[in-house]
Amino acid sequence: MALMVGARVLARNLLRPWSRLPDAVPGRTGPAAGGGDGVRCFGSPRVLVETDPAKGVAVIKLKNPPVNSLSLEVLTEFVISLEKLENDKTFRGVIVTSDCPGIFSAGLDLTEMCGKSQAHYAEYWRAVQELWLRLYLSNLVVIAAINGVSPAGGCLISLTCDYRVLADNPKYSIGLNETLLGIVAPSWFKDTLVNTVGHRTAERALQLGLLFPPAEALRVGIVDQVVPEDQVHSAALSVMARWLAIPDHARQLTKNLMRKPTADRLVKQRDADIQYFLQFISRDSIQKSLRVYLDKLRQKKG
Ligand SMILES: CC/C=C\C/C=C\CCCC/C=C/C(=O)SCCNC(=O)CCNC(=O)[C@H](O)C(C)(C)COP(=O)(O)OP(=O)(O)OC[C@H]1O[C@@H](n2cnc3c(N)ncnc32)[C@H](O)[C@@H]1OP(=O)(O)O
Repeated sequence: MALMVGARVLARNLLRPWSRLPDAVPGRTGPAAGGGDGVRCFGSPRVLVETDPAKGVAVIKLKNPPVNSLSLEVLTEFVISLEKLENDKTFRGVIVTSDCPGIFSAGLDLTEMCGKSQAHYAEYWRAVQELWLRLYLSNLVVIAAINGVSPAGGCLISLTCDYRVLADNPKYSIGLNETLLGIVAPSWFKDTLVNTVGHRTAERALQLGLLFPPAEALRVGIVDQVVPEDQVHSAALSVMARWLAIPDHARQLTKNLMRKPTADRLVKQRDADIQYFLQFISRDSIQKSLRVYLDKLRQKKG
């Protein structure tokens, strides 16, 4: 039942005409992400989309302060924005970045996984799955311009992209640090990392919950390029131009060849994966770990 409610909510959101989204900011024009006139903006307050139709490129900026945590709303709005871009043949590429200074994304929203109902957990996890599937199999060239720290789910978002550019700032570490929270990165998080850095590096990184600073991130291959902070966006645009020089059909079929087997593993057992998540996240010991971790984050200030 819970799963059906979750699916219905997501389906309703996905099918809702864009212009009727409660938070939509349609047709606003703004300064060009890549320079030049004709840039149009749409999206929602938490997921801004700047489009440059002449270049065929869009920029998705996550804006969920203070830390760009991936709440249910962010996940849903992100999927809707992606779908809109995928369905508009004007666009061939998208850059994913952050509008929160110093933070790409703090990952999954811990408050969505702590002290909530089973129905809520199921709805949330289906939304996490949906975003991963959409990003991982996107026909668009997807480039991450990582302009801040990027733990766990934040790292996962960038791992689904075709290429990762990271700003060279020692504070901007990246990795799947779930074990440090006393939780476990699910198998498809693990697969995404293995497909990027190889088995041994992934195993070590996952067990130790490693967060790599830029130079090390580049060395292990969890990012493809490290550039000075003020050049992240221009570097992402240059990389985009190179990837867009390849004929779409050939690149897309090749991407599909590389990624579909991994995605299919989740698609075939989506409901079982949700049930597994429900069992895991509802355990007293896991809820306790999450509460302790959240309390530590909150007390940091005091
Ligand atoms: C099939 C499945 C089977 C098994 C697996 C089952 C289960 C689970 C797997 C789930 C996978 C999980 C993935 C995740 O992404 S978990 C999230 C991991 N994220 C982190 O560890 C990052 C935590 N945050 C930080 O380290 C810092 O906040 C950060 C990002 C470095 C920024 O630091 P700073 O600028 O100093 O900001 P603060 O720490 O003061 O934070 C401000 C404010 O935000 C709150 N907050 C931070 N991170 C999160 C978060 N991820 N979710 C929710 N809220 C967050 C923090 O508590 C502060 O709140 P306050 O109320 O005090 O303002």
